[in-house]
Amino acid sequence: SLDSRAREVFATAVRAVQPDTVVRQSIERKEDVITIDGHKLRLKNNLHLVGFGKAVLGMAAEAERILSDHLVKGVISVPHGIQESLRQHGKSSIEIIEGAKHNLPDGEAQKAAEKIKELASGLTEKDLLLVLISGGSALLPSPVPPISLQEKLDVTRRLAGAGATIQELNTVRRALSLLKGGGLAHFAHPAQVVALILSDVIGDPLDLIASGPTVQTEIWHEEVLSVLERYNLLDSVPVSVKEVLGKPGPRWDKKQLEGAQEACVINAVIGSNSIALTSAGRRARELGFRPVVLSLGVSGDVKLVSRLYGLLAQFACSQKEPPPEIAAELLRLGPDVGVETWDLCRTMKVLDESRSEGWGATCLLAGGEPTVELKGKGKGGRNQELALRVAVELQGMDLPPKGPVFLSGGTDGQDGPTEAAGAVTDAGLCEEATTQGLDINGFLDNNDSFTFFSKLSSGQRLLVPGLTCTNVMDVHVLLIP
Ligand SMILES: Nc1ncnc2c1ncn2[C@@H]1O[C@H](COP(=O)(O)OP(=O)(O)OP(=O)(O)O)[C@@H](O)[C@H]1O
Ligand SMILES: O=C(O)[C@H](O)CO
Repeated sequence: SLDSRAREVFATAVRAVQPDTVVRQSIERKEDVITIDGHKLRLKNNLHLVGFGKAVLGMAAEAERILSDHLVKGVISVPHGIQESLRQHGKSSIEIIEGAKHNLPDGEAQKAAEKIKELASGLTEKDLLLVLISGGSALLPSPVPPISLQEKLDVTRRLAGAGATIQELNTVRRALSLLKGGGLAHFAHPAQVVALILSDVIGDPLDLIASGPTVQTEIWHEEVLSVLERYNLLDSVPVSVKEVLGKPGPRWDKKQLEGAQEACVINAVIGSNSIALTSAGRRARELGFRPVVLSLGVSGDVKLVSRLYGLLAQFACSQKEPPPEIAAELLRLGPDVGVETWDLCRTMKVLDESRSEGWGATCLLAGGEPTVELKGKGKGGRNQELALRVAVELQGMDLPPKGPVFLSGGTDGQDGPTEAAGAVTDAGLCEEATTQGLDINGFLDNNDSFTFFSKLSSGQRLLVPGLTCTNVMDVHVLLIP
């Protein structure tokens, strides 16, 4: 069925960015020489390892499998409750610290950050520091004194609550941290630093993923203050934060700064949404679809994003030339949902060809991270809410009986605070819900998409891969028969 093929395409996307796979592909070892991103590095029992983020446990296990004979010591900071799975790998030189409950920095994460800083600070020019990153700002808190952890947490939580983007959030985090914005690389100087990065930010910006601990970044205090001002937080931030932001000059002392200038750092993105979608596209082709990637940067409110997919489905499924109003609305919508005009035009051209030249079925793929305006108290996530809203958009459109089918899933396997990664929907969903006495609008108003999908047909439309141990944002699949 289309449903199972959509799930298969999603599973392939997730498989392509499994932490062990991406680490294996990124490290080429010949005896005592490793090649990473084109750089040759010699191992002399001088390898140290640190890491932080959701996927780091699997990345570390694979790095240790490949390099254990040269590995001296390691410390990784990982989310609570995911350690069980590494136990099977046997003896390890890597210390694992679980922290950041609910993705918020806490004492445990701070302890991990302190140990990582200590490990990095003790390295010499003979050493090699492998840094494994998959997001993880919350797992590496190291507030600039005199800011306390609680004060830093308070600022980031209020910013996130006010709707700040990850770019804005991490711009502020960088300025208040000793390890972010290149800090970790500074402390590791004069060692050679190699960071392997699994990207969870649109566009893979090195300085923002996990707030760029290995990317030397100039901190502009005016920029940070303007973010705080934008969210009306400037007057209420703690005195310590004002003090740090009021102080011109670098966050490190002079000696550390000299090192920073010469820091020897290689940053390599080894897994991303783009890699996941490329693999998904290949699988879609095997399953009989013509793949087309719409965009890697879908963002904005799920209401607008669902409209985008509804219009694209309508455009693709028109019997004759689609009315020009559809293309016009799509182009108007583009900037609000992070999709470039060029990408929309390219995609519409492919859909046009599929219809007029009989190319057959199409698999439209996209990635990114839309947002939900939380108003209700229900249980749900942005992927499930998007999938539900797309079904509402498709309702009543003049569509072929079997399709299109839409899937939205978080590649980490967890959509918001729910057990599902997302859901699979189609135009028939609304009737199905009505027959089962479920009022879609009621669930949507209460942000209760998980409860809705759990009740609908015994949860058959939910996408439940379990925790996938990786994270490259969300994947959207629209199958057009
Ligand atoms: N009831 C709900 N309905 C819809 N969305 C929700 C609900 N509760 C939380 N969310 C959304 O879930 C997101 C947080 O969940 P999650 O932990 O999956 O995301 P994240 O940490 O931003 O992403 P990542 O998957 O990159 O770690 C937020 O975008 C929030 O708005
Ligand atoms: O931890 C973070 O900063 C986010 O996941 C982005 O990388």
